[in-house]
Amino acid sequence: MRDPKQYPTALTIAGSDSGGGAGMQADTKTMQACQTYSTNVIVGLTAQNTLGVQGAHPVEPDVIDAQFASIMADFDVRAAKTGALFDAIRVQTVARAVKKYELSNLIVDPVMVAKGGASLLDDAGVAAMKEDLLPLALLVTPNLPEAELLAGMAIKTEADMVTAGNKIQQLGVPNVIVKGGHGDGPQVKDYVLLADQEFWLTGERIHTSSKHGTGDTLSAAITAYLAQGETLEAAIKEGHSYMNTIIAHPLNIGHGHGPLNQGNWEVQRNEI
Ligand SMILES: Nc1ncnc2c1ncn2[C@@H]1O[C@H](COP(=O)(O)OP(=O)(O)O)[C@@H](O)[C@H]1O
Ligand SMILES: Cc1ncc(COP(=O)(O)OP(=O)(O)O)c(N)n1
Repeated sequence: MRDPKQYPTALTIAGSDSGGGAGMQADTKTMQACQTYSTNVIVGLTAQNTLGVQGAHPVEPDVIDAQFASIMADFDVRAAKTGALFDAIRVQTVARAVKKYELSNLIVDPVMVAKGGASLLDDAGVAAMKEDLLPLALLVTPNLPEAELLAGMAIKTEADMVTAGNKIQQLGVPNVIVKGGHGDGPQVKDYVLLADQEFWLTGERIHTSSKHGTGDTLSAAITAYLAQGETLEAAIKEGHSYMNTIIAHPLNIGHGHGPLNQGNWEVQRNEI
């Protein structure tokens, strides 16, 4: 157990989910559970619950700038992650801030579509992400549909995941995880392509309707461990282990895609 006085600070740059399951709420809960303090730049508000996204309201770029300025004036941000960025203007606003504040430990979770099907990044936003944000990132963590869009190819097999990971790396981001949650079969396999090695992370596929926010949660956990000074490889493996644990202990909340239980995970782990 880390002494809370020793918690490092991380930053999440994301949308708010009023239902509390994904977005900055998932990030903040995850970072706290992984013993890292979370600051937040809110890029947009969603009216959202477990049934879907009822409204999306991006925040003005000057308000995004102001949040960065407040955070960077006070906190020693060791690692950061992005989530829903909505459109090209917000992607570029975030990219400018990443450069200005020299945020080198940056994880991009290229959130495009919520589980219920609502778009959280428009087409121009995808182009801006490829052009302006990915070359600034240390790691990008697409799910299968996001990897298909970023790589410009269909993904049907594990070999396709490898090819897509390599194509995404060529966009200028040195490390890539192609997440396999949207596949099928008894195991979930995530393909990890690092600058100097590649490997697969495998977990039992849990059959549950409580999977809202899984991508946010994985990337936030990796960010938290990076902020603590772990190597990228160790942070990814610890983040994956955290994810495997909490997805096996679902909550029973809402009437649709239910949230994960990011908290109390040491207790959950000991129950496995
Ligand atoms: N049913 C599942 N059982 C176990 N792990 C899962 C399951 N679904 C997703 N995961 C894990 O959760 C993480 C997020 O994966 P994924 O669902 O593909 O991303 P996203 O939420 O961005 O769509 C990955 O590490 C993946 O292996
Ligand atoms: C505000 C907001 N941000 C991100 C998401 C999508 O999060 P993700 O972790 O990809 O989870 P799913 O929605 O796919 O379960 C969101 N819905 N809202």
